Amino acid sequence: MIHFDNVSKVYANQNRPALDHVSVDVDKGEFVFLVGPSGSGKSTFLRLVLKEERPNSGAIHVAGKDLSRLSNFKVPHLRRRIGCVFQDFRLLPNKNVYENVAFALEVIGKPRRFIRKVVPEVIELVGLEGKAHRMPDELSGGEQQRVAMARAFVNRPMILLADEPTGNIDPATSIGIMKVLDRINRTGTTVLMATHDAAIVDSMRKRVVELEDGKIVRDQSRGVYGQAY
Ligand SMILES: Nc1ncnc2c1ncn2[C@@H]1O[C@H](COP(=O)(O)OP(=O)(O)OP(=O)(O)O)[C@@H](O)[C@H]1O
Repeated sequence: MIHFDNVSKVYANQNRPALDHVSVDVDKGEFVFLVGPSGSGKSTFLRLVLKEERPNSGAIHVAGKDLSRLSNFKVPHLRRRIGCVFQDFRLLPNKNVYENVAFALEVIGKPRRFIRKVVPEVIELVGLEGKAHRMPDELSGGEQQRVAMARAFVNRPMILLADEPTGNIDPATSIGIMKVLDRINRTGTTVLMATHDAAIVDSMRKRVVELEDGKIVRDQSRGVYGQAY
């Protein structure tokens, strides 16, 4: 589903590569934690999957597509098939829960009838039934992240990228967030999560890919977080 072959990325004005000859395969339906110290290249990896950045060398395939051959006008189509969740939720503050989730479908032109059917289903999947009419500022951080996950998942993406999704959430609430990510993963969506959250990684026992200075230094199935960063 995600295939990196000897990928290196050096940002302009940087002499050190953000990713240094990275090769990794993530299969359809896998759940992978991306760990490593700050600046080790985790976000760069996620940005390359979305084609927000281009590698300086190496090849990247996402869902069978060679990203170097994907023309610019096809990039939005790729991104539609990849849901994203971030540390800071990024909800639309003037839209309620329902509208935030529905908006993700409206912008890609889905019919109203379809939207009215699937949005409540996904709101229930993330555990927010009964809160569809709340505004983001009437929700806890954990609830806001559930809305963000519903919005990322409502279009049934092949891949869900999560960049520090529990970074702004207390440990008890984070467990609920991870249950939702696990539920999404069980529908067949490949989940790739960059994190510094050792407790979460240790409790889930999923595959762990560890980066250090842009290099993969560990790739372990049913892994743990490893040393403290
Ligand atoms: N847009 C950019 N321009 C220049 N350098 C960048 C840019 N984005 C990241 N970098 C550099 O690339 C390296 C990897 O950064 P990246 O954000 O991928 O790390 P990270 O592992 O996600 O870190 P964190 O855990 O702090 O989010 C760092 O040295 C960083 O300073």
